[in-house]
Amino acid sequence: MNSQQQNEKEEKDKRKQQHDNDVLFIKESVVRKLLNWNDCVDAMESALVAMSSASSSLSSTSSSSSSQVANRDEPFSYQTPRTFTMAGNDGVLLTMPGYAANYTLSMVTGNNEKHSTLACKLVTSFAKNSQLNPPLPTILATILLFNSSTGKLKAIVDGTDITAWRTASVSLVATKYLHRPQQNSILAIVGTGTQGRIHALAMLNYFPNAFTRINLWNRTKARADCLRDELNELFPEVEIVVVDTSVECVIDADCIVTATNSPLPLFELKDLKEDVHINAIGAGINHHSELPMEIYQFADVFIESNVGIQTELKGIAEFINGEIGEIIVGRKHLDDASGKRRTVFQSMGNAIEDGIMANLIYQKFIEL
Ligand SMILES: NC(=O)C1=CN([C@@H]2O[C@H](COP(=O)(O)OP(=O)(O)OC[C@H]3O[C@@H](n4cnc5c(N)ncnc54)[C@H](O)[C@@H]3O)[C@@H](O)[C@H]2O)C=CC1
Ligand SMILES: O=C([O-])C1=[NH+]CCC1
Repeated sequence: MNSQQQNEKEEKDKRKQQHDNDVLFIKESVVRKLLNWNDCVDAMESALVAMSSASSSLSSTSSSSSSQVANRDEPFSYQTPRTFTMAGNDGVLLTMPGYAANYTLSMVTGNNEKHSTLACKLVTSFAKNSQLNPPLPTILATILLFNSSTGKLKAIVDGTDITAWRTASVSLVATKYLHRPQQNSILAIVGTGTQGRIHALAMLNYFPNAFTRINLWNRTKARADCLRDELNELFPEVEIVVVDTSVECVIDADCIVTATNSPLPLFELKDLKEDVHINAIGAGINHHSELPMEIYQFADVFIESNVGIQTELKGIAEFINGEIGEIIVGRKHLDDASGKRRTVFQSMGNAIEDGIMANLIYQKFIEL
């Protein structure tokens, strides 16, 4: 290392020391600049692995001693089911605490340095926010990031864009492992709110040669028209079609994203291609209200984590084949012999994803 490099390193270490003493606030506009699909997908793949390690299920389902946890050097995580605090008739506050250890952010850091993260996301859902003038996002979030050795708060990170990007990134990982879109595929986006929009952008950016057409459906058609115009600008080579019904949207689709608050199923099993893949994102009356039970019954169904499913995915628990992380690490495989060629990724959203995303943003921010 020459003297200039030595000086730069000392400067950087000094800045890091300063950051350790302060509580940073990383605002929305800064978070937005630091997000990109490859880094987010890499981070979410690490999150899914950390949620599915054998140690994680041990530490999240029993009162295993902390020495048991401290001796491990593979990725693992600990999270409790999230809490829901109702705020009148229209709103709810969710608290999502989680700890992830020994995971890597190799895409971002370029090395295999191991990270540990202690964080808590606070997220509200107020369904009528979109009717305000000007409108606000329905889902608003803040992530508290702590020093995982001392418990001292080190950053408050705006979590609204993180929630959108991490949910879409987890769907990208799920789609990659459960389906792997082929060329000339058709994508259906059912519900073009925040999640539908970000999923469309995610899929087109991350699988650049797969989709030649996208069908868009939204209850209020004008919102689907807006997304069509945006996508036409960004991806002129892809045909973007706004359709009148949710059934029309999915009928010829190879890959589907459902992202609505619908309390009732939006289509039936008979409306689908045999080898379709569905990313089910929305949480109407519950996380599985957008799809009818028969789809869960006749598909391979994977989730992010078993934590919290006893309450949040109660109605479909018997149809769940496993966690995506189990497929990533090779502990589970898609069962070709089952005769089921449909796959469903039932998304729920997990604290570990938010904590790892907040750390990703923090690491990038302090390197600026
Ligand atoms: N799985 C996860 O990790 C996450 C899930 N969500 C859930 O995803 C859903 C969408 O969230 P955002 O896009 O942020 O909200 P948003 O308010 O931007 O969009 C809501 C969408 O639902 C549609 N919609 C509402 N009621 C409907 C009904 N009865 N029938 C058909 N469509 C209806 C609206 O037209 C709109 O397209 C929500 O249920 C939310 O709770 C949100 C964040 C993370
Ligand atoms: O994981 C998450 O942040 C959420 N899931 C449903 C509403 C917000």
